[in-house]
Amino acid sequence: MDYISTRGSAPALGFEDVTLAGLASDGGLYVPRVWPMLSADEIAGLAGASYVETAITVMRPFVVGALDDAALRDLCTQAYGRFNHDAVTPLVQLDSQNWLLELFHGPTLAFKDVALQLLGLLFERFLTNRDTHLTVVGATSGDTGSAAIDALAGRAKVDVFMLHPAGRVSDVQRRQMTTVLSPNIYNIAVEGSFDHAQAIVKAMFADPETTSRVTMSAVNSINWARLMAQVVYYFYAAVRLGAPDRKVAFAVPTGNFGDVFAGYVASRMGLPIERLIVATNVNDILHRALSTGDYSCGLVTPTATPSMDIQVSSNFERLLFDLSGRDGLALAGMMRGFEQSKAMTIPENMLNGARGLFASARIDGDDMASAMRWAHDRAGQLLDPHTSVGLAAARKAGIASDVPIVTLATAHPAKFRDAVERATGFRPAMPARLGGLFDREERFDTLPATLEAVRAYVLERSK
Ligand SMILES: Cc1ncc(COP(=O)(O)O)c(C=O)c1O
Ligand SMILES: N[C@@H](CCOP(=O)(O)O)C(=O)O
Repeated sequence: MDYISTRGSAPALGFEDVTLAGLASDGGLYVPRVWPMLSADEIAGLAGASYVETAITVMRPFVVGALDDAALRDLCTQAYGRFNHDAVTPLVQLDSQNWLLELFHGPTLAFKDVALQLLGLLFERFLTNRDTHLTVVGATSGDTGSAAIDALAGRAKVDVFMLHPAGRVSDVQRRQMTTVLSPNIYNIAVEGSFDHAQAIVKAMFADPETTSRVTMSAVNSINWARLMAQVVYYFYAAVRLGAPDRKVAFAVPTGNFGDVFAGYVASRMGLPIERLIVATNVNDILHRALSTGDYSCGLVTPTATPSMDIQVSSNFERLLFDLSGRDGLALAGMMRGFEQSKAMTIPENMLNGARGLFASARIDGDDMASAMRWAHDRAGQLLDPHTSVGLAAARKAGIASDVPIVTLATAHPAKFRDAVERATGFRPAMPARLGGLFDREERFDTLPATLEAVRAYVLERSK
């Protein structure tokens, strides 16, 4: 399998190089040259398979040429052995139609662990025989940061510089990052929003002063390997609910469009999906884009779902690439225009390509809180606010009542205990995994949200 850039001019790479590269050199994102397909029989054959066996079947076509089955099994066994649930990503039923797919049983209690535990091991494996030291620069609205830090702390040949928006992550999220004192981990609070942090990361990939001095890589979902690992749980859940003979809908709380794009990949691979419901908070650029074609940024409004307080969703570019008929050079022109004006109108013919599969909803704070209370009262489940945004969207999507809807439960409620308590009156207990978090020393630096400030900081410290 080789990978091509959404902007059409970076060299095609194999899986190993794509994993280490992160972003393509033309500023685009890597995608497989073709979408591999699983037949209905192969999907049916996943019934009863363990998470690791499912992962091997789903990821095998993407890693051809870089990993054989034995290597993939070894990495997945290690990665998912760190999860606190035998099913890795268990399904929980809420009512006759609604299910939760709990993705938060990993070390940092958010869905990011599913991909980042594997990515940490992939980095280690691919770096073993190379004389390369990676400088990972990442942006987080809270969860990617802690998952990446857990996966990479103490690993040889990698330094991690993680940018989070100062004051805009929950106290638990911040401490999960800043109390890890390994010498290869650097936490930076930038004085701006997540979008500023993400823009700085992308600018560093395009900055010759940086790239001539360090080998950069990415842990954000711009890195293809992140998304690949997330495709697995769509198959795992759908098969348990009757796929391929029965269609399933998924409701996905969305920020950077990574998680829901993984659902799109599952659909391209042959998984029968009724609808992918893109759930946004009031920072609703993706809902506007999918429903009216208006892909224009406003100011970011801080909400009780900080991990979704995003305007510029990196992975939307991957969908636009397919909707454009995979015309990378044309998309490069569109993306350059968007980067300058922060606005784009998606042509109707492109939008039509998305309408059969995607639905979307904008969920405000009241809708989010009432979905959280519904899950608690109806099924005794305490949900985190992001999951509640997904559930609220699931319940208003108008999906036929015989189609199961799986809401992706993207974080443990304890990560957002103030918001959960405000909505339900119940304060989630801190899981043992977070024990002592508030007693540990924190270490981070605060920087202005500029390329110059972050570049100087990174270059001074990277090996
Ligand atoms: C808890 C939680 N839910 C949902 C999202 C949105 O996911 P994505 O950015 O892949 O759309 C994030 C951040 O990525 C998150 O941390
Ligand atoms: N919500 C995310 C934002 C970064 O998303 P990513 O999936 O591209 O890493 C976070 O938790 O940091």
